Amino acid sequence: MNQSKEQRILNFVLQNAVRGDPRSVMDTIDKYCSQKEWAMNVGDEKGLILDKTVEELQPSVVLELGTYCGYSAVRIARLLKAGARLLTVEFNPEFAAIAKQIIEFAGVQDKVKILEGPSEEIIPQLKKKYEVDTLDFVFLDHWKDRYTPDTILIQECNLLRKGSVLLADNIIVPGAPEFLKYIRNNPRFQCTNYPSHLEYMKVEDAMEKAVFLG
Ligand SMILES: O=C(NCCc1nnc(-c2ccc3[nH]cnc3c2)[nH]1)c1cc(-c2ccc(F)cc2)cc(O)c1O
Ligand SMILES: [Mg+2]
Repeated sequence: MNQSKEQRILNFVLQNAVRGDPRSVMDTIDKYCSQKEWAMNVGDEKGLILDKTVEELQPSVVLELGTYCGYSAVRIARLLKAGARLLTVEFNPEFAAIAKQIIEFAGVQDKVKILEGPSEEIIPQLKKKYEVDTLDFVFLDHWKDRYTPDTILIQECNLLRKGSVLLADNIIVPGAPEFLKYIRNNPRFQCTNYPSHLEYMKVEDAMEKAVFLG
């Protein structure tokens, strides 16, 4: 059975990155995806915006929606302080299996928990099953038509507190126009747009940051 692209990315990491070194894992994935096969990792340019948001916030509890191969999970986890944790939601079991191996190879597995399943099922379980009180930071990078319903669901489940930050990828490509309308017209959020480029391409993209005002 021929390999998936995600399997080829994993193999390239296992053969070329340095075990226990998150930076080398990120650089190796970026090298493969810019030179060999494009893949939907947040990448290094938008990754820098993600880094700055995490460093500024110093979050204790992070939710990521859309693990994919685990590139952004490694990116986020490497910056988390001792005791802080990242819960990342992945719908596709093949992606989750690849991400688990990449997260472990990078050595950040103690900070990361992969939750397999649809976000609409997992978000309502965060308080009771995953012992979350409130989320300090949410990175939205899953199906773009899920950004709005899941942001509403997160609020309904009382998972945000004053100052919680949402950061959404792919505001331009593939685009999340409904989310943009929702979040920018919602008085409970203070929004900032970060123009950038689609990972590994000269195509314009952007990220949107939204601070919950309580
Ligand atoms: O679809 C994307 N990302 C989503 C993956 C995912 N990984 N996991 C999920 C999940 C996880 C829990 C869920 N619960 C319910 N749906 C769920 C979906 N979704 C995506 C696509 C592109 C892209 C750009 C230009 C193109 F020409 C083609 C593609 C770029 C990006 O940066 C992306 O992030
Ligand atoms: Mg993305």
